[in-house]
Amino acid sequence: MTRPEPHIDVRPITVADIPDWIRALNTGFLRTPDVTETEIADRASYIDPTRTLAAFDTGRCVATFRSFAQELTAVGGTPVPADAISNVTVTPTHRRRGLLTRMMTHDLTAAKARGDVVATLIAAEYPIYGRYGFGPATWTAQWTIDVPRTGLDPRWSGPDDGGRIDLVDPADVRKIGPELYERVRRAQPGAVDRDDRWWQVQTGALRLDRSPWTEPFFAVYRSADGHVEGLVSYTADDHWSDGKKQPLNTATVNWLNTTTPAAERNLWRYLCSIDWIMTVKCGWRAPDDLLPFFLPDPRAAGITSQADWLWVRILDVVRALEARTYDRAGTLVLEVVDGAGLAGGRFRLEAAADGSASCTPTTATAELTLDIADLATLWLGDESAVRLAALGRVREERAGAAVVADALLRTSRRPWCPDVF
Ligand SMILES: CC(=O)SCCNC(=O)CCNC(=O)[C@H](O)C(C)(C)COP(=O)(O)OP(=O)(O)OC[C@H]1O[C@@H](n2cnc3c(N)ncnc32)[C@H](O)[C@@H]1OP(=O)(O)O
Repeated sequence: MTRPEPHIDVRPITVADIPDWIRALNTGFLRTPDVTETEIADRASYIDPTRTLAAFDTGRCVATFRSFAQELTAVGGTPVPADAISNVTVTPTHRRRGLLTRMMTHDLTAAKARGDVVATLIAAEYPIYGRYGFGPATWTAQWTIDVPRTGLDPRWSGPDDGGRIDLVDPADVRKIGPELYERVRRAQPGAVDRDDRWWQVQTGALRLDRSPWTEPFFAVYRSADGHVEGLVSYTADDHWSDGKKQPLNTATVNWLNTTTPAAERNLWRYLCSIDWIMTVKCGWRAPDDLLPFFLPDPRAAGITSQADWLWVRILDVVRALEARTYDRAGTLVLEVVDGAGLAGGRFRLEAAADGSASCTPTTATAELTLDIADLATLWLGDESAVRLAALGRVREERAGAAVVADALLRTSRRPWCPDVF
């Protein structure tokens, strides 16, 4: 049960606190708590102490929390400023005393004051963040491909559409990857930006103590006119049946990012064509990924996991709803309930035929009442208001309002966040 403990100091850290903060972070994530000089130098190079929170009890760091500036792509491709939250831990001796609530309140209040449109995070466990106004806004799925079952022609030796696939080295990935991914994420609702450090870690230019570096293979797909349209990072194991009779190797995709279905099809085809590879593990994909349907027998790709992924907390309803596009014209009056008092109110959403919308505070009668967390779940277009009404999570004040909400908010493809942060 939560009890107030004013003697526990919750505050932004100073540079001198970084080693203690890392030790508490490791403890909260059940990693060995030891802290190396390399880790201190690495963390100090990118964390912003003013946005890195900690709780201290009699001088010992017992909770951690960090946020950073991020861009999240809204439906239609406009990036909105997001308060990305990560590294949330409370030491087991201090759990359920309200420390997360204190750190979250501090951070969300600052994000609202800064003008961020949303806050984002990847939730370790489902029950943690709904109480703070976060709703699951994108989902993810993992497939495992049984290569011999795919029905693909084993004689394939490369793209048959004029494009080509080449293996490239880490330095090449640092050159072509960031520009490719900028195009990917701007076309993908739910995607977030990647910084330079992300590419350095993924290509071994920056090596972390806790994740020993194994160089993956990188393959790039270029279209017939020479444009880079896709890049995949994957590893392979070395596994054979008894007596070396048959190779049973598995290729594991770290990430595969493409700007066209042709690149997507050819890179999956390539992975399924590598001699010795009998299984392809596809990594974290969109829940409606095209992957199974690139295979003559889609049943060769079995879903091995499916889960909520990016959680969103709307901090500014007007800017969030005006940032995205709409497939049809329509009007809806929403009563948005926000227990934390950060973003609630009654709003009139008016979508125009050109895809733009205006959202204005109103005193008109509400047609749909919903919590700020459920608005986040609907905002990126993934969930259905009709389904949430059936679950009792949104309330129709006018019959049929949930159907109107679906017509306005739902999208033909599901949103997807390719990254974890
Ligand atoms: C974005 C990320 O970094 S995700 C990583 C999150 N971190 C972890 O999972 C590491 C292990 N867990 C922890 O460190 C902690 O348990 C935390 C951070 C999840 C929660 O911290 P606490 O300080 O215990 O949370 P706090 O006391 O503020 O709890 C607030 C409320 O949430 C509830 N709650 C907190 N964590 C959980 C949970 N894992 N499951 C269910 N309910 C929870 C509490 O019971 C409390 O409910 P109440 O208001 O009805 O009393």
